[in-house]
Amino acid sequence: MIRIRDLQFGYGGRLVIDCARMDFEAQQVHGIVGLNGAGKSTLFQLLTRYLKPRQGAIEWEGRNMQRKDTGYLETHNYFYTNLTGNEYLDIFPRSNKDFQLERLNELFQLPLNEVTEAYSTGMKKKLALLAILQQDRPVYIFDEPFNGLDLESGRVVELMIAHLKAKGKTVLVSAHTLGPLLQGCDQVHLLRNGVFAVSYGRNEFDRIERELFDDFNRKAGDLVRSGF
Ligand SMILES: Nc1ncnc2c1ncn2[C@@H]1O[C@H](COP(=O)(O)OP(=O)(O)OP(=O)(O)O)[C@@H](O)[C@H]1O
Repeated sequence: MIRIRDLQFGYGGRLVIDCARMDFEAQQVHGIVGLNGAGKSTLFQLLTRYLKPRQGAIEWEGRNMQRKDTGYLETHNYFYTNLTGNEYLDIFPRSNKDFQLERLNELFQLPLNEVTEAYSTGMKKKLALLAILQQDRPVYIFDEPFNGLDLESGRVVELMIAHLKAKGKTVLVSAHTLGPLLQGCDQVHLLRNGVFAVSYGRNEFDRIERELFDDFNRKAGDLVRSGF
């Protein structure tokens, strides 16, 4: 289990994460949703120890969570533009014994012998994803993995998340559209201004859209009716 207690983080004087208590059950897929700026990426950077909290504890299976516990797909990845895709993958340990690069790349169709400078945004995302998947970690954190991917590749990511769960991994994933999350998650957690507001189990997913968008839909409806 990932256990968060009294976690606070801020930029300057502004508190961005304020999480008194949150548990992410192990071997489950957890979706994190929230508006732009809600704190999803900041939370992930705290979990992966890229950021240091102002206070609080993050534990994995009863001990302090460490960076090596997680495979982390960032929203934006960094590439040395003059490295080929294969050379980029060589930077990372290949500790996942099940990893089958050639078969995965039959689906992703990346030109792995070409320099990454020639890759599109979606191709870079797929390459970064391969680099994460080739590493064996107990926890995988995917920040907006579907952004920039074509429909087929998005489907591959959904399948990979299901496969990681079947292998007993714990997965946290954020997205800007609910579809892929509702498909693959065991629970969806709503982050609002750095605070976990509500968690939904699979049998409550039909409530999410209604509760997330009711107020917004009403305002948007009023606006459309009055013209803009
Ligand atoms: N380096 C930074 N310096 C100052 N403020 C920051 C910095 N990074 C993020 N923030 C602020 O922290 C808050 C949370 O940002 P974060 O990127 O975690 O949100 P998010 O939920 O991932 O948003 P999005 O859905 O747009 O990716 C926002 O108000 C943002 O402006």
